Amino acid sequence: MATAVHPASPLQNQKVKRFRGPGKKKNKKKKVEEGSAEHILQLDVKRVLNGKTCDQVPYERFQEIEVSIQYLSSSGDGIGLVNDDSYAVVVPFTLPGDKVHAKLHFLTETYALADFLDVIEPSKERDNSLIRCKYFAKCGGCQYQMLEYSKQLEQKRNVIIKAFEYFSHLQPGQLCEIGPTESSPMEYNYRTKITPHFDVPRGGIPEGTDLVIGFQEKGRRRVFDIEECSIATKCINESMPSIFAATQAKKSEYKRGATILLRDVFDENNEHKVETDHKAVVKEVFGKFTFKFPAGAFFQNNNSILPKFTSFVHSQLFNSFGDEKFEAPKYLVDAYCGSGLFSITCSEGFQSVIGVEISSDSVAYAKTNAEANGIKNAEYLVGEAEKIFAKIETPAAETAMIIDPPRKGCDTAFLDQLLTYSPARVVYISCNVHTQARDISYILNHELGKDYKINDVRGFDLFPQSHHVESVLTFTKCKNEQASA
Ligand SMILES: C[S@@+](CC[C@H](N)C(=O)[O-])C[C@H]1O[C@@H](n2cnc3c(N)ncnc32)[C@H](O)[C@@H]1O
Repeated sequence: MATAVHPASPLQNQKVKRFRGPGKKKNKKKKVEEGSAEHILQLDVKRVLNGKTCDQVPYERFQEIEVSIQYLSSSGDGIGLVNDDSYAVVVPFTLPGDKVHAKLHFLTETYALADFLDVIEPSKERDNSLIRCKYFAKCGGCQYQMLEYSKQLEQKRNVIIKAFEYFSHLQPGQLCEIGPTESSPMEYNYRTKITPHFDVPRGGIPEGTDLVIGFQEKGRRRVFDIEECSIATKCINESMPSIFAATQAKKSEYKRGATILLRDVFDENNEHKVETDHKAVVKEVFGKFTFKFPAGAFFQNNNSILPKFTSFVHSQLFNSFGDEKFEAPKYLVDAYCGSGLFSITCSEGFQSVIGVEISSDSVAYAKTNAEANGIKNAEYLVGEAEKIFAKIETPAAETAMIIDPPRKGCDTAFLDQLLTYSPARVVYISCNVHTQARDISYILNHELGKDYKINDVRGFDLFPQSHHVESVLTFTKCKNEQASA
């Protein structure tokens, strides 16, 4: 199916000009995907330049400069303004208040990307003693380790605020205050799935050399070796040496690079073990719930926050938000249901639950997971999310909906049908707050969506130490007089 176009998008088909420095190849133009990291960085740069421009790019590629960092981008990189505040320099692993050495490696008309070299004067927010990973600033992930955890949560709230500024065209009063970001019980060793990889040069691995197994180096196309990962679970770290050794033992068999799956799961005695076979059926347990799914399939990767996260979503479905006329919904629809995480953990209190999911494998697991968790009122169907509307028989005024799409958000076919059906309450969960903000803007600014009101928006920190944030947004169809009040 063709990707639907969102009229609300502020930067569709934006092109970026690359400057490789004088005398180099002619500038290439590249289409920037909406909501991508590059797109968000362009919006961040535009925001901090505040209308200022420069006639000429003030630096050359590979130049080393000193720069004072003033802002933090939504992807967690520091931004400093130079050339009379008319040009931005983006330096990873830095914080506002840091003065650093940086080496420029990619220049555009408005900003340069730089490698972080060293700190000249540290920000008062920087506490390097907090850094636990020995690959910090080499690995591309976990760039907030030098920032105290409560400040990481504040920064994630700022990312949500900016996402609504960039992507939603809401009138004052249409958006509520963004709530505090909910913390993860585990700040390290929480991640239940990692996927290190290796490359194989043409012609295979040379005699006497080993595979380099690990993660991609920040700003480079090469992989570096890892012996541990500070955010991965203890069990994954304990298993890593033997799993990597087994891969090295058959290195001559690899004709091309590959990714290794390490997923921390529960065995039949509910002890942790690591699964590497994508197709193996694995078990995840939290609170009173048990889920089974293929090890390579999507499942939320931070087990420690799942009880808090799923019970929050459940409570949002029934929250009156102080409205005395609010009537609790009786029916639940879970669009993009995966292997049933929300339809199962949130089923209590509903007469019936229906889930839809594009992957037939996931639907098969959602059905068995519902049964295994004693859920008798759930049914599931395979198909694109909009297919659910032809199947729903429950009255819209008594139906609540959970939406949890992939990073690209919902397409307009789905949003249009949601607007036509018009459920009483929607909880929209997203790992990309930018596409979430765009979608909610589409709904609230649509003729059929004018009676919806946003009740609550807040982040959940499923990814401590990294810039990522999961956003949960609740909106409700109000009686006319309430919506317009
Ligand atoms: C972010 S995951 C959420 C899954 C589930 N809610 C969970 O938390 O485990 C998004 C899910 O949407 C499914 N999906 C992607 N595009 C879809 C579409 N057009 N219609 C229905 N499901 C889709 C994916 O297969 C994936 O399972």
